[in-house]
Amino acid sequence: MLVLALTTATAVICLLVAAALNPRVPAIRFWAIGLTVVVLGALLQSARAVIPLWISAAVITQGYFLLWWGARCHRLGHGAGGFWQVTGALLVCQSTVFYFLQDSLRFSIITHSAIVIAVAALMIGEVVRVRRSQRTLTYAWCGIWLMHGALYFRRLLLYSFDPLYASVTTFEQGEAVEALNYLEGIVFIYAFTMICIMFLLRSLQDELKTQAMHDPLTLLYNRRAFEQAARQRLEDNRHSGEHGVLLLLDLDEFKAVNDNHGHAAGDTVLARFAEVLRNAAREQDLTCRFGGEEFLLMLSNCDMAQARQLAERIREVWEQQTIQAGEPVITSTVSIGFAPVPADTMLSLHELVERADQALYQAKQQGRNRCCSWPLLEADMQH
Ligand SMILES: Nc1nc2c(ncn2[C@@H]2O[C@H](COP(=O)(O)OP(=O)(O)OP(=O)(O)O)[C@@H](O)[C@H]2O)c(=O)[nH]1
Repeated sequence: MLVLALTTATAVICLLVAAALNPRVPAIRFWAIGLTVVVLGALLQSARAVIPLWISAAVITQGYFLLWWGARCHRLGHGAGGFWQVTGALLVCQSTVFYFLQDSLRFSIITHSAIVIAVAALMIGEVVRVRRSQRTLTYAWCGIWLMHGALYFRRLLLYSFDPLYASVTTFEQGEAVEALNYLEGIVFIYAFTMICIMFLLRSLQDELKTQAMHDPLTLLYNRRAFEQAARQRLEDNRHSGEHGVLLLLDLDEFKAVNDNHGHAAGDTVLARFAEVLRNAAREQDLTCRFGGEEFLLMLSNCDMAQARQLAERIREVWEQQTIQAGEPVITSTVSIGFAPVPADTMLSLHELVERADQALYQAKQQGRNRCCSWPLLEADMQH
């Protein structure tokens, strides 16, 4: 018991400190609070002479719920909505159930065990669905929850069918034969805390990586990340034989937007354009803020006719946008130059961008708010 108490206290302190140091990671907060609530429930349970068992059972179950909510946040990568509604409903339901079951200690234990088994299944279900999870950590997580669920399943079976347990009337009678559960409790809490902290480190690492790869204003790839991804794409296209198209997009007279409406309004315009670009791109396309008010879009598996259609669509959608960033509303236009990226091209990314830039220059020369391709078409020249 003493070892279990010490392990639990250390685990709770570790998780609470980790949660306090990382307030932007909701999962660790729920895990820390959840484990604290479970421990609080266990303490209430040990004071059962004065505190009814149905209260401690409800508190422990609520703690498990918080642990599950943490796993949910971990899967989503951010906080999950509806927390207070679910908490309230659950608190009322479980308090009612345990209150009516308090006359039967055996059924309270069976119900509690069934809840823990369900939570174990939910915990596993959440983490195996994390898209960018680390395999070793996922296996470890599933392992400890399987072990925990299995122990409670054993407990559920014992109290349901074993005459020795079926006849218990006081908690002490059952407790005396639950040494295995205490032992597992020590291993479980220790391993659970370690894995939670490793998940936390992992998500911080992912956040740093995302920050290093993306432009903070538009959340598109920054130049460095784009160049890396685009070079890989050129390599892939060479093997798969897929053709692509590179678009260079530049907002027109953007300096005037800044001069007339202020730099903050200019930022809003850039962020909105990035949204338009993101909506136009497919999942396999690469979008990037190339610098200032210049953007790149690398289309995969696409010919020049399709690229022109897409470029025209982006241009038209953007032209019709009205951006509310103070008074009056802002409208803007974009010029687009695009160049083919043949599967067998021996050109470097830099040279391909150069071609798209020549087409963009042509679009600017022609009066802006238009799309031009490389090599320059007669139609573009006459516009
Ligand atoms: N608000 C804001 N402005 C930026 C940012 N980065 C670059 N700019 C501004 O973008 C403007 C680009 O101006 P220019 O290169 O002269 O181009 P332009 O006015 O768009 O003219 P054309 O490209 O010829 O149509 C400059 O005034 C920069 O200060 C940014 O992150 N936020």
